[in-house]
Amino acid sequence: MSSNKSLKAIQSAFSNINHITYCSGAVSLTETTSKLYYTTINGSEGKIDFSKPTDDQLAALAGSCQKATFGVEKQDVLDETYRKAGKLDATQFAINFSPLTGGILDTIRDSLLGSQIEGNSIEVELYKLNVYGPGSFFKSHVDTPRNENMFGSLVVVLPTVHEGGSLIVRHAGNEQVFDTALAVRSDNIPKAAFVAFYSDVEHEVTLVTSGYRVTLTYNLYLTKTSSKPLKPLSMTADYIEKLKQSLAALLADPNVLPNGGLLGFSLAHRYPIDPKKTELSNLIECLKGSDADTLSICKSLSIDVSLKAIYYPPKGYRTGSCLVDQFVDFQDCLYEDDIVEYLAHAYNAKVIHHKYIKCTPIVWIKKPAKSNFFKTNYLAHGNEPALEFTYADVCLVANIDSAAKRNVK
Ligand SMILES: O=C(O)CCC(=O)C(=O)O
Ligand SMILES: [Fe+2]
Repeated sequence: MSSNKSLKAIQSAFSNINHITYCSGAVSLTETTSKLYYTTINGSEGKIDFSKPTDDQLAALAGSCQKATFGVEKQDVLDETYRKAGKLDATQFAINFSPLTGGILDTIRDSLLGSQIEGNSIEVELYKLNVYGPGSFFKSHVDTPRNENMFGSLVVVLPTVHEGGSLIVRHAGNEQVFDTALAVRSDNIPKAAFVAFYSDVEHEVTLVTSGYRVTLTYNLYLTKTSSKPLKPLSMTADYIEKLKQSLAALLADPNVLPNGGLLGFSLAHRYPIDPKKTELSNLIECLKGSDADTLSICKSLSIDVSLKAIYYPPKGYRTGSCLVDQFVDFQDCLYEDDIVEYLAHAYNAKVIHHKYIKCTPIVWIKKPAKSNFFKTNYLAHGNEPALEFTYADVCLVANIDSAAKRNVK
């Protein structure tokens, strides 16, 4: 390709980048997050439950609002031909809803921040509550940045029955219309809709033709985390490097797990585990401190690592232990006596200790310390049915290839 052609190609590639400038979604409200408390016009306390707001309650909220202004060159201007809406400042209301609800902040981080988040964190500032009654609107504008760290705005539309009031966002010739009235419509669980966009995105609220549209607005800031970047969590970078090197050296030794096997790391922290509800695969996202560091050290060496439940049979039964990818509900355990045998068959458990079953070799880098020990009951089928307990712990387990596959001799 000539250099001219390759320049054209790269220019075209750059002009075709699909810039993401906003993200949106809906989240369910709960009994806790749906209640708003506010100061009424006469100074008393008002309350609305957004799981079932009545027209009278919404009219009272609208009646307690001041007229919303907007910024023109550092001045707050009231002009109802440009913006017609009511507002409450953040000091005049309280709501348990937060952008952490339903992972809104995670969506913003993933969609709008990407690599900038390294060493930074998102700060969210509740800014205003706005009520758009019939005849209200907000013409096209960009939000006034509060400081240089502000990267965007978040609008949350609370569930009320209304028509109109769509939010239109425009950027670089692209336009997207969010029918937020439709997004909050729900027959059962009340839903709030959200739209977050970069500060340079022009947006407007179309005319509300009936009902009350109630929104919370937030300013989004990117702030340098004062201490070290989020990772590593518990150790110095030098120490992490040392661990990495020693782990690599271990695996470079052909005598270590020559035919492949497992490396085990018991957890340093406790985690809230309900074996009936907790998904082991989700728990990996919540690892704290050195547990998270251990995970990232393994990953950086391309070691396949995951959390496993390690099950031990009850005392007095055959000894043994095995590793399972999930927490087990022993409802249909039909095996007599031997939990390990049952788990190997029914859950494809890796047996690591047993008198009769072939075991997968495991090298414990940190021995099981019962840091997340719990017990689960099951109905044992012995001579007489009896309620027994099996014991379990959680640990990080890495799959290690054979020495030949690791290319070490
Ligand atoms: O309510 C909305 O959807 C957007 C409101 C808005 O743009 C603002 O308050 O600056
Ligand atoms: Fe705005």
